[in-house]
Amino acid sequence: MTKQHSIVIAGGGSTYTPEIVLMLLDNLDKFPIRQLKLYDNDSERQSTIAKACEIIIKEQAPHIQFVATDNPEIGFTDVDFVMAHIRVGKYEMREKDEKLPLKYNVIGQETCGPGGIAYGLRSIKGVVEIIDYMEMYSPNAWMLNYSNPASIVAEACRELRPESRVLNICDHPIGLEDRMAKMVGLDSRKDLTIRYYGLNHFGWYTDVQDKDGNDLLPQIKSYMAENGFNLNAIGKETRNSDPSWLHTYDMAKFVYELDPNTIPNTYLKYYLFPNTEVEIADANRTRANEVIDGREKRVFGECRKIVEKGTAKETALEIGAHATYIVDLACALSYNTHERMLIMVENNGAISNFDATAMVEIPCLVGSKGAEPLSIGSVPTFQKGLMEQQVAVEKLAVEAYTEGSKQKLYQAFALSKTIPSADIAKDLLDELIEANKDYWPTLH
Ligand SMILES: NC(=O)c1ccc[n+]([C@@H]2O[C@H](COP(=O)([O-])OP(=O)(O)OC[C@H]3O[C@@H](n4cnc5c(N)ncnc54)[C@H](O)[C@@H]3O)[C@@H](O)[C@H]2O)c1
Ligand SMILES: O=P(O)(O)OC[C@H]1O[C@H](O[C@H]2[C@H](O)[C@@H](O)[C@@H](O)O[C@@H]2CO)[C@H](O)[C@@H](O)[C@@H]1O
Ligand SMILES: [Mn+2]
Repeated sequence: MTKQHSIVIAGGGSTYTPEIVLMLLDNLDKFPIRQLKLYDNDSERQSTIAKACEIIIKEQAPHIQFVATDNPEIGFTDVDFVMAHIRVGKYEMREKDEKLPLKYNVIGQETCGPGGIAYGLRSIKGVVEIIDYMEMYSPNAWMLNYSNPASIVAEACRELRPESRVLNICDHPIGLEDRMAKMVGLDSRKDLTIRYYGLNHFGWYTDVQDKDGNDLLPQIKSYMAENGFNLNAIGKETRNSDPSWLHTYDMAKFVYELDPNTIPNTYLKYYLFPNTEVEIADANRTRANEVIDGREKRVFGECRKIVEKGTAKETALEIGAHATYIVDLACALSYNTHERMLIMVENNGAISNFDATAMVEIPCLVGSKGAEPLSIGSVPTFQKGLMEQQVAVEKLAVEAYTEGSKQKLYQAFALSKTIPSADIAKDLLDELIEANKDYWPTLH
């Protein structure tokens, strides 16, 4: 009989939980489930999502045992997969990550620059705690981790839990791949085979082919040169794209100009055009506010509606690309499919002229033993230079956390390409230490 899986979603109160639940329900034929649990350390936040998910599951798959808990033993016992997307400090702290740097004319961003480092030092403890719960209560399980900032979290996993069955992943490349597919008239990322390398939110596509092996890069490049990743020119921009994301897709055109041989990840704009990003930012209303007023209101509002009506039959909640990727990954692990997927793994020679201990985001074959990286070869000087600087920042941030070293965090800030000088790094660091005092380890 086909294996019936048991899953816990850690960070059950996340805005992404309903779409992952809907996606899992949509795939029961290929990925059967017997038990689905939500775990969160904020049971009040989780309860709104959990009550709605319970109704959705009762309507679509009543055989699935549903559990929502803030008790780690209940949450992590008897599971095959931990799907984790926690946000330590929630949107309240994201707002500070984004707004405090802007006071110094430095970019304020969830995963890049000083805001990303601040978030990293909050996330490490929460993510490691979840790994430990998994290993204590379900030692054979896999943790599929979306919790950000994924680059710093991945480095912390490598450093602190090197033997653990954790795969750190990001949904951004698949969103970009869907966009590239549309540029060439294909339906989805699944119609493409890609080569890509870099760090998380810091990488480049070097090859994009269709399933017959035709080279799609020339067509994608000429589209990128005019439009970046914005799909308005072909009438395919999604209705859900907020203005800030549209600006990001537009900016990709200028990032692309720096190396017209590759297609860049959009997050590189924060490192290559920090002045433009600071100029257009509104220090009183950042992306955190857009998300609080947008996705969070929408998802929690829909969940409340489901609970009031007692049915999810007419819900506006939808499955997104974010959910498809994590479910594909669970299938690859469970059924040993060797599907080719981008995963954050220890470099270990895959990029031949780059730090063997760096956590890089590269194509891997995923099977029941985990992720087997493909060989990338050597990367050009431009990318290598940027990656070496950025990986050093990420490693210093993790060392600052493990050693409680303010000095190393100061070095991480001063080294970040997003911070123009060490005196700014010092003042900003002091503000962030104060803002994060309930979350960071004590730094000496
Ligand atoms: N890797 C990626 O590409 C990717 C894509 C999208 C979202 N994300 C990440 O997913 C996470 C969730 O995003 P969101 O916008 O839905 O956030 P959210 O604030 O809506 O949800 C996060 C949940 O995590 C819970 N949480 C915080 N600390 C916890 C802990 N120690 N243990 C258990 N639960 C804890 C919170 O209570 C909250 O309910 C974030 O880290 C976000 O950056 C990553
Ligand atoms: O500002 P947010 O919270 O909306 O998004 C931040 C996240 O952005 C990326 O995820 C995108 C994804 O790339 C896109 O395809 C679509 O699914 O929307 C997601 C955001 O909602 C990024 O990969 C994440 O790491 C960020 O957390
Ligand atoms: Mn990401």
